[in-house]
Amino acid sequence: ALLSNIADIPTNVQFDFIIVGGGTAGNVVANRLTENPKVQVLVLEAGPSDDGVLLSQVPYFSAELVAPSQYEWNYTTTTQPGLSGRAVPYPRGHILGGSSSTNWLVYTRGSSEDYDRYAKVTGDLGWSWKNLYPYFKKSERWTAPVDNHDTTGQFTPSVHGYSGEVGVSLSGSPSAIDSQVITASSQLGGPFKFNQDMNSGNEIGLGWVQSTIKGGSRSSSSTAYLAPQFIARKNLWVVVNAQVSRVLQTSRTADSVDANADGTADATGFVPLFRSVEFRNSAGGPLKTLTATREVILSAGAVGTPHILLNSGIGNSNSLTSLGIRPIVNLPDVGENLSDHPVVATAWFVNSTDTTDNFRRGGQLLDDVLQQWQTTKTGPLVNPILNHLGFARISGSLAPQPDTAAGPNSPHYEYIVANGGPPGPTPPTGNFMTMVTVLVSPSSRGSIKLRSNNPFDSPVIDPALLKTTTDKLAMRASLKAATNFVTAPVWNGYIMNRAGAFADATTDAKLDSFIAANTGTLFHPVGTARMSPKGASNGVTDPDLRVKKVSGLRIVDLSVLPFVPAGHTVASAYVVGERASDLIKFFHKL
Ligand SMILES: Cc1cc2nc3c(=O)[nH]c(=O)nc-3n(C[C@H](O)[C@H](O)[C@H](O)COP(=O)(O)OP(=O)(O)OC[C@H]3O[C@@H](n4cnc5c(N)ncnc54)[C@H](O)[C@@H]3O)c2cc1C
Repeated sequence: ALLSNIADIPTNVQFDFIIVGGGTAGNVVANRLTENPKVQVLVLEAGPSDDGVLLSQVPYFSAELVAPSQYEWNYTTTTQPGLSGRAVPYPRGHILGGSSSTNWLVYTRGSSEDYDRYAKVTGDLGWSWKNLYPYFKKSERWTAPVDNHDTTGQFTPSVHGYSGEVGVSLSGSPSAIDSQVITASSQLGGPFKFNQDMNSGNEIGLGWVQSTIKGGSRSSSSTAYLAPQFIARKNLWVVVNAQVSRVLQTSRTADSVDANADGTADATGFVPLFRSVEFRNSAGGPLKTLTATREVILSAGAVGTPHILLNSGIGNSNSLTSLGIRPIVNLPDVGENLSDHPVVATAWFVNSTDTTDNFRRGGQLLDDVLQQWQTTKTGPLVNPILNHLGFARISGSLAPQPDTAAGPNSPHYEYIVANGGPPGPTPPTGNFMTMVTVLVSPSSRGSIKLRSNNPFDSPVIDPALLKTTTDKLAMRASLKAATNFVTAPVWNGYIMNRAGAFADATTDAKLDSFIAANTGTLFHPVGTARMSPKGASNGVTDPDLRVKKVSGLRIVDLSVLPFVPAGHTVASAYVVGERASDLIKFFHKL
């Protein structure tokens, strides 16, 4: 059932699992655990339902949801030294489906070496590419694009899953520059050489974007894993508008003793048991407490999960004490090691009127394409905001030393090509081509910290964008290399002058200033509750995602990844959810 009021949570049900956060990974676990009708699951999601939210459904509108609204946590970072002291918006989905309901739809799995590195640093081969590959397929439902165009050569069928939950599709409406982009790729080669399917584990090269789109609409962890046939399950309760403040230590009864706890026992032979959650209606009101009989699963994301842990006294004991919070478990890595992708957009005027800028300016053209989407689910709004992207390595003397990428076949940067101006307000006149550059293997590390001992205060978010000199230099090298794309002969007579502030960025020093003034986040934070080997004193969870030094508490979201994958992160969130579901079923013999 889907409940919109915490007062409606049934009082006569013993929940085996309470999942905190009905986001990308949380809903995967909710779905998989309730496949067994004997298992009772409660999901507590702070945001509202995604039902009927047009900006979430229409693929081309996906970039609009970063604006402050009820569907957003509306966070801002600390002032960023790497961005000339600016504080930048830090979007996170506050809606059922979490960031998979508000994201920009790009589906990339990253490099196989990203996952092999997780296996290496956790000492658990279960996190290797080879062992996760079946889970990528399990979560995916490859779907034909709505225009049913011939997709031969645009993707590799054997790499995909066809009977999973999340719809993944190529774009369903051609973009006017599609053929030039492919020609430019063959004319230039090198970092732009064609890659038929970057989701094979070998992601280097330029290819056609694959997006979490099905039938011309967004496919999210809510529309997929909580689809009507799943939310109808008698053993699944999903509550929206329910904000969790803390997990609480649960008093032990004979049947609650977790004999398999992996932690340090206290004098009584036990580790602290955390199977209770404290929450309230998101708009305010009295606190409620509920206890799970098996586990509490934190799936509140890379910002929300460490925030809840710290509020609960699980974190760096000294810092907690200084804020007036009673420390219960000393895990200094909670909230640390935040790793995210810095992004900068560049644009050129083009000698064309066939770009998305026209309908983006609103008016009749926008009304027309929206009506087309609403009546037939066709037209330009079925597409994400880009049609092509690619990944490449920085070569030669400019390459980061030591290498920040996960391995020799993993990229340092990503470039995105779009037939129109960058996300954000469209200038009143002109037609554009955009290239976005992303540093996908950064060395900078940031943090999530508490602002006060009020659990409903927003956390202090420092993503450390371009903090290190290595990252600043790598971003400059990446931007230069990516924007070489416009030098392909095919663009002669098409691409005109640089647009906006990028027009003045003609020297290295000016490029650096342009980057500092215009870089933001690509919204991919991970690592704030990172996994480490069983028994290791650092890290926050073991490779089975159980929180160290406690029992009853697991983390299933992207905060567990020790490094950010070199790609957009939603596919990784689905795969973490799928693997975690099997780990939990195995642990509890379900
Ligand atoms: C604007 C934006 C654009 C993006 N674009 C892309 C893209 O194009 N492609 C891509 O692959 N990735 C993209 N990402 C990243 C990707 O969507 C995320 O990495 C991924 O969805 C994270 O999954 P998660 O399960 O870790 O967290 P989330 O999906 O964020 O889920 C966390 C959930 O927990 C809830 N929550 C948090 N705190 C509490 C609390 N105290 N109580 C109750 N509930 C709580 C949140 O409301 C949310 O629903 C984007 C992200 C954003 C924000």
